[in-house]
Amino acid sequence: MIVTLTPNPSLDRTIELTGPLERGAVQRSRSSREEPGGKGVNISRALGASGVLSLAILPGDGDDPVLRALRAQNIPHLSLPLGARLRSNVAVTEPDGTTTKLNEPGPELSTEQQQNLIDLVLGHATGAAWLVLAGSLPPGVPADFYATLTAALRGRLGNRSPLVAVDSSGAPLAAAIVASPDLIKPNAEELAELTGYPDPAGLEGDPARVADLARTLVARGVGAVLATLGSKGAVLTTAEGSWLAQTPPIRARSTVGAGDSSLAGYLLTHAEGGGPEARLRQAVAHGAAAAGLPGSTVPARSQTSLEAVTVTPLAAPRIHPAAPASPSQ
Ligand SMILES: O=P(O)(O)OC[C@@]1(O)O[C@H](CO)[C@@H](O)[C@@H]1O
Repeated sequence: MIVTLTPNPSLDRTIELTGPLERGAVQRSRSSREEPGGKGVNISRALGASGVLSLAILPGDGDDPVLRALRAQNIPHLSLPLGARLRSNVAVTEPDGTTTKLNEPGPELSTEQQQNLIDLVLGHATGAAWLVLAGSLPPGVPADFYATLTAALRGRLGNRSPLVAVDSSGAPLAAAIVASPDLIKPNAEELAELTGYPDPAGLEGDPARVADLARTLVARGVGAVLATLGSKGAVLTTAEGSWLAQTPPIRARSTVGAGDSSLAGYLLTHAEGGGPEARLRQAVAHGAAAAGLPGSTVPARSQTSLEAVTVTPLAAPRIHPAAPASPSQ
């Protein structure tokens, strides 16, 4: 069983345009769709689509559209009453797959609600293989929420604690590193921000550099780094090595949820005992399949093509021996 926590879920509305997005213009859409979203919710949906048992934990009132949609899709979930409507996030997609996201901040969570959410997670994490802490934190929640929760979980469950994966960005991700999560899933921009690398734009096409940066995080106590690089594939780095996985170019329709689907592919392979290369292969196959689907739609494993993915080990950087001391003059 895999438990996901989404502290800031959303109703994802996707508007598909028939031409390029024009700022300031009135444009007609081809179609639009609404799906329950937020990163952990998407991961649970993707796991469920492949028949993997998962529990999505989130704040939200029973009559909230996000909760209603989760019930309609038969996604096992537990929610904490909030007394406020969850946010709506909008994605605008163009015919070439370019996706523009407009994300609301979400309703504030009081200190009491935060504690109740932590208690809900701690009460349902026993026996889970993974706990996935996913997405941004809503207003009122301190940046170290994921780190606090990880420490509380390990303090309470000791060696019965599930493995912890973090899929977030900015300050919550930076703070989570301190708690040594077992897995993080940054994209190139998030990896650059986390490691202070100055050129995020160039990172997607530079897997060797991605692996170098990821190794610095593994050296700081992170178990594994699954760095997703959009159309350039993904790099997995653990203490044992680094691997790059790539797919042939695909026709992207919407990139919303592609990273979440990648993480779901990784986790389901891990749960089945797959090694690092198999996990990375399924992650990239899942991400590519998700990008080809509209809106926040997530693929089932049967919609992914593992054969199209190539996985190559990346050489570890050569350690240069210290230069011989120059003779004193
Ligand atoms: O604002 P956050 O929490 O960082 O991201 C939220 C979100 O963009 O992430 C998912 C895609 O990964 C969407 O379902 C959702 O709208």
